[in-house]
Amino acid sequence: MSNATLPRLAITAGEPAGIGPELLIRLAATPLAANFVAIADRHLLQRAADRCGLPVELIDDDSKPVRTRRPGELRIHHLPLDAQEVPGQPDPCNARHVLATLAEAADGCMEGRYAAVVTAPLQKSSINEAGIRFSGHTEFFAERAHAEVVMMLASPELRVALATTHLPLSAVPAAVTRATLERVLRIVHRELQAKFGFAEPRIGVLGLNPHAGEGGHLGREEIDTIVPLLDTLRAEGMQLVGPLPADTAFVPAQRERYDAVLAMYHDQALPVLKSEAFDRTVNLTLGLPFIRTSVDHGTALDLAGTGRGDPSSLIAAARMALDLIQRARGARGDQ
Ligand SMILES: NC(=O)C1=CN([C@@H]2O[C@H](COP(=O)(O)OP(=O)(O)OC[C@H]3O[C@@H](n4cnc5c(N)ncnc54)[C@H](O)[C@@H]3O)[C@@H](O)[C@H]2O)C=CC1
Ligand SMILES: NCC(=O)COP(=O)(O)O
Repeated sequence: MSNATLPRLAITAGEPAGIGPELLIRLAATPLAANFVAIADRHLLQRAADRCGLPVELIDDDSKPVRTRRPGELRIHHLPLDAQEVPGQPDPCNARHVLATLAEAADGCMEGRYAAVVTAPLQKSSINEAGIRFSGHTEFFAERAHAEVVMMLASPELRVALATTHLPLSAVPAAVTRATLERVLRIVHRELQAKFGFAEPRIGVLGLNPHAGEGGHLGREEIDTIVPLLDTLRAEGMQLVGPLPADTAFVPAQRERYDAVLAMYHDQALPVLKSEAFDRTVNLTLGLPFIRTSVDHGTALDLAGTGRGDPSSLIAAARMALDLIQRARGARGDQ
């Protein structure tokens, strides 16, 4: 048996009334070699375990190194709910609790108390209904860490980064600026090297408009913004393919040309990933000073409380966090 300490993964439970707490219990039931530290309300997790019919051993986290973990064993950094959850019915009274779990996870990663954070889904609308402007974990962690970040969703077969994330479709064209695209492409390029091991990453860049603008007849963003930027970055040595028409960018022959795709907006590429690999896709944040992975789905309020939510994406997110920790340790020359 190895004498090494298990990596401490902070796991946030997300929306208390969603499927997150139940998925967290299912994650803890796996034999994955990690010290899972749930940042959540202890009683919420016990109720979730009861609903799933899974035995769980909740242990107060004392920050001590852990060398083995039995399936079902879960350490807890207890943060109390403000209102007891009703599955399927998010309560804005718990918005501050949810944000406190994210803050503890981010601060703990930056202070070296956790090796990474894995997040279960939260209900963005409920936080906004509490009067707190909130668009997602990605933006919250970026602000907390004072970092410029990019959202990427990755399955074993496809990686997709997003130039814009949580904004209305009507606001997308104005947000697709040269400065934004350059910042995003530089982060994606750097992180494909650091996190995925591509020495010279090839990035496929989607157009914004149908047929990538059809030579200017279906929109000018490609001609005015995207092509000149790609030319500049290619001159620096970046391998960039595109702008590609989004409707055919994901066919097998095109996929062979790139290691990741940059999509211009959320729904341009995520349906491709979710329809072919819903259970294997992980959301990760590029550019943070710590490792953050997450599920590819939302709170599934229709399933909350039934114990029937599929934990595959959360388990894949934990596995990816462990792989990224391993890679980072290797790069630093740690044992
Ligand atoms: N990482 C996060 O915190 C994310 C949060 N959300 C938030 O979740 C909330 C609900 O979003 P929706 O668009 O309704 O998407 P959703 O992913 O919650 O649900 C869409 C459909 O997929 C099903 N589904 C989702 N996850 C599942 C799982 N693990 N197992 C089985 N079925 C599953 C649901 O039952 C539902 O029928 C919103 O507030 C959204 O902002 C959405 C995506 C990611
Ligand atoms: N569709 C991805 C999503 O909504 C998750 O966003 P985030 O909360 O991880 O920023």
